[in-house]
Order: sequence, then structure tokens, then C-alpha cells
Amino acid sequence: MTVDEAARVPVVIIGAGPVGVTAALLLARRGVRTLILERHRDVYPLPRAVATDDEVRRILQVAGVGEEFAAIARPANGLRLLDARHRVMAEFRRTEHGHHGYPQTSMFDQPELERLLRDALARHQECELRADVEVVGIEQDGDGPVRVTYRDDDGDHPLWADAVLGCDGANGLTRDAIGAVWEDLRFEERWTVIDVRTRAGVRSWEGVDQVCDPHRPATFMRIGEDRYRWEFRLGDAQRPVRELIAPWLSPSYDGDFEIVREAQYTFRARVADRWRSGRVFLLGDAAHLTPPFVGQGLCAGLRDAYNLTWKLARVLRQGGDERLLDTYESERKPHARYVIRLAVAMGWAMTGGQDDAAALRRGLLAAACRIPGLTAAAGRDLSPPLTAGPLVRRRLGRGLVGTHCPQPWITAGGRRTRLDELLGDSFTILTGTEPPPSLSALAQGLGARALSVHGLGDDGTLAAWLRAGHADAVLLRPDRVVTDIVPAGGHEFTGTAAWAPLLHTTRAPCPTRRPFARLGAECRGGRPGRATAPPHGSPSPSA
Ligand SMILES: O=C(O)/C=C/c1cccc(O)c1
Repeated sequence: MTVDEAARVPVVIIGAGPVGVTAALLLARRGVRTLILERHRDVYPLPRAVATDDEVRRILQVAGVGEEFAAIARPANGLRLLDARHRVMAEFRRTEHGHHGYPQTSMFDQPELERLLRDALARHQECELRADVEVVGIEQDGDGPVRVTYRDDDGDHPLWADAVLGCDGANGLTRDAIGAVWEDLRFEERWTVIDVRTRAGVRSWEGVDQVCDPHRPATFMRIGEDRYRWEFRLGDAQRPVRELIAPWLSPSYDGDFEIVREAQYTFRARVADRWRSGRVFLLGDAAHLTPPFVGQGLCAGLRDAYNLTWKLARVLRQGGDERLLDTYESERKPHARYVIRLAVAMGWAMTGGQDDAAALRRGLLAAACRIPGLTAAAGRDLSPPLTAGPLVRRRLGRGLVGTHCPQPWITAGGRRTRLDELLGDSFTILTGTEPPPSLSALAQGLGARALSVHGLGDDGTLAAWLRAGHADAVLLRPDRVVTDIVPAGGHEFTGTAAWAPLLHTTRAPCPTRRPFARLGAECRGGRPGRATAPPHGSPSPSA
């Protein structure tokens, strides 16, 4: 293929939904230019996703929209399992102060999220959005750039991209283009989803209710001040909305409600068998589909974006090792599969399974709260640690490796801020003591910074976390996942031989822009984090 350099872009993103736009924002902060191609002219106006967890709020913070999102988010109390008569069988509380520094569950309106993401996109010169266009071809030829052809009113236009992110949903072109097929995780049901706006009395709590009734399984949740969602499995005869939601309406109900949306969906559980071919990647619903019963559909897509973008930026901007890109699929696919299986287990508890076995159904209501896997999972963090791999040096036991470091408030440059604002985009070696010279030297080699948790001015969270994990130090990736630890009483990271070659780069990192770069500079001057200077020749510690 002859490459037209004038039509060459570092990264083409197909799809301007929340996953595509978040990926563009995350790449922009690392100085990577993106072109987003989107079929629709404007933001999709109807609500779909409604929940995020605290890990995903942290991702939105890094993407630069944390405060805007806070203004539209409503913390939720958690999840309850109800029986057919709406009696509470189990309640899984979520706290407002999760590990990542945010409420463990937040409700929101997807069109509002998409609008604020688009506004952020417009503020970044690295991002361009071309809407109302259709991608009609994706071709790769050896190691060269990927040829993407899109169509608009003027005809077909070729582009060449160093990488393509397929954020084009379940029915997009990218999955077929890389020859991926669905792995079926065995759940398929037709449900109706009803979004209502009302000021009338609705019997609700600040959270999600799952009605475990094999005859009439349902989900109900409060999304906003006057916004509610119901989901009902479609029966043989579809009943009118008012009749379906009547059990939730209080006696003072005066008929005032607006149906914002009523849509029928087939809930499916699927994972694409491959997420990458060369420099073409699948993210979000293009890579995985889940029933919504644990509120993790969009979360999984945003985790994809966060996991991939720092690696891609390292490869494209710093000459990072191409093998780094293999870890996107090897880390994200098992994680997505685990969460989908949880959602399927929840669906099974609600509906009595996919078959008609009467015996199963009879025992279900009482048993729902005693399914250990389900209740344990529903009650804890829905995001498991990453499985072992080159960038996750899990040895014996579970420990800290593969988990995220917590995000407390700290003091940096004389002001209170969240930890990630200080850490920026680089690798970090976080130590329980003053970093010994050996670790400082290692940090320099990685273009990382070495920080002692003492002096960060947090509330002791970080020191306690290291102690609980029997670690004197941890190596944090740019996405705050622990790659390796120095065990308590030890002197060095033990997996260096595995991850160090993968983290080698041939070029210095490029400086990042606000807000992290500014804070980093303040910290080097003001010492609150005792940052170690980056290696000579590196313009900033940010990768
Ligand atoms: O477990 C939680 O805190 C939330 C679960 C959830 C969120 C949104 C929709 C659902 O069906 C479940």
C-alpha cells in the first residue's frame, strides 16, 4: 500500500461514544493526536449506562473531567436483592469513600456524561472529531500503518493511522475487520428498559434493587433527583408501563410522570476471542457485552481505554516495546470475563436461570442470598486484581500486585489534592521509607519518580496499605496498578528481569500538560512528595 503522508494520523478512533472520547482525552494528555470518526452527527440523546464505580471515576479524573462528572453524579448506597414481594433479602452497601477516592457507586445520565466528554474534547488541540461519517474499510499490510477508509457525502476518503481503536460498539466494523468472533458466555434474554422522570412519590432507596422473582424479574434504581429506571424481562404478553411500575408508586402518586425512554434490548454475555490484530484494537462493546445487572458495562469499556492508552502512548511517543501492547488483551480480557460472569450470576439469581427447571426456581428465592459466590462478589469491589503477566508480577498469594494503589487526598505544592494529580503519567516507586539509592537509580532508569509516602500529607492510608501488603515499596504503573513489590525487609523488586525489558524506551518522555506537570514541578521545588529528579535528558518525569 502506498501511504499518503498528508492523510496520516497517529491514532484513528472509530466511535465517539464515552469509550472512544475518553481514549482520545487520555491520549491527548500524553501528547498523542487522534482523529475520531463517528457515524452520528450528535451525542446519542437517550440514556443507556447509568452507573460507574470509584475506579472509573478515577479514570474520568485522569481524563480531565472529574469535576464536571462530580456535578452530574449521584452517589448510590449500593445494591439490594429483593424477593417477589419486594422484601429485602440482602443488602450490599457501598461507601462514599471508596479505595479510589470516590463513592463506590455513582449514578448518572449517559447523555450528560457524553456532552461533558465532548466539551472536553473540544478543548484539546490534539483531538479532532469528524462526525456524520461511516467507516467502510480497515486494512493492514505488514508493519506499515493501518489504512482506514471513511465515507461522507463527498465519497470515500482514505487515512493512514499508526493505530486504530475500534470503539464502534457491538455491531461495529472493527471486530470483523480483525477477524475476531464472539465467545458466548451463555446469557441471552429480552428485557425492556424504562426511564422515567417524575416528581411523584416513588418507593425507592438511593441504590439499585434487583427483584429475584423467576416469574417477574426486575431491576429498579434511582438515577437522579427526579429520574428512575426500571428493567423488566419481557414476558409473553407485554404489559403497559404503568401496570409494570405500579408496585413502586406510593399512594400519593398523582399520575405525573414522563417516560424518557422505553426500549427493548437483548441482554447478552459475550467476549471477543481476540482484541488486537497488529495495530488495530477493540475496546468497549466491540470487545465485550454484558447483561447490566452489576452496572459494569460502561465501566469495562473505560477500563479498556485506560489500560491501553498509556501503553500505546509509550510505544508511539517514546519508542516503547511493541510487546507492551500484547498486555492490553492479556490483562483486560480475563478481567472483563470475570465481571461479565458476575453479571450473569446475578441475572441467574434474579431469573432462575435460563432453563425452565421448576425445581431450580422453587428453591431460588430463599437460596439467592446464600449463593456464596454471588453474595461475596456483589458485596465487594467489583473489579478484581489483574491476573499475572509481564507487568503484573504475582508470586505467592494475592497481595498488592495487580491491584490499584489507593487514592487519598495529599498535600502537594502547598495545596490539598488527590494523589494522582501528584503522580502524573509516569511510573512511580512508592516507598514506606526514604527511597534507598538503589531504588532511586532504578526509578531514573524507568523515567519514573521515587516517592516516600511520608511527607505526602495523607491520612496514613498509603503507609497502612503498604504495611497490610507486607511491602516496603511498590512499583506503580501509570494507571496505578502495582507491577511488583519490594517485600517487607527486602531490598529489591524481584521481577525486574520480566518487566524491565518491556518498559525500555528509546526516546525520552514528552512533557505532559496540565494539571499534573504543574504539580510535579511544584513538588520538585517544594519537596512535599520528595520526588526524585528524572534522568538527565528527560524533560519531565511524566511519560
Ligand atoms: O453494585 C452496585 O453498587 C451497583 C449495581 C448496579 C448499578 C447499575 C445497574 C445495575 O443493574 C446494578
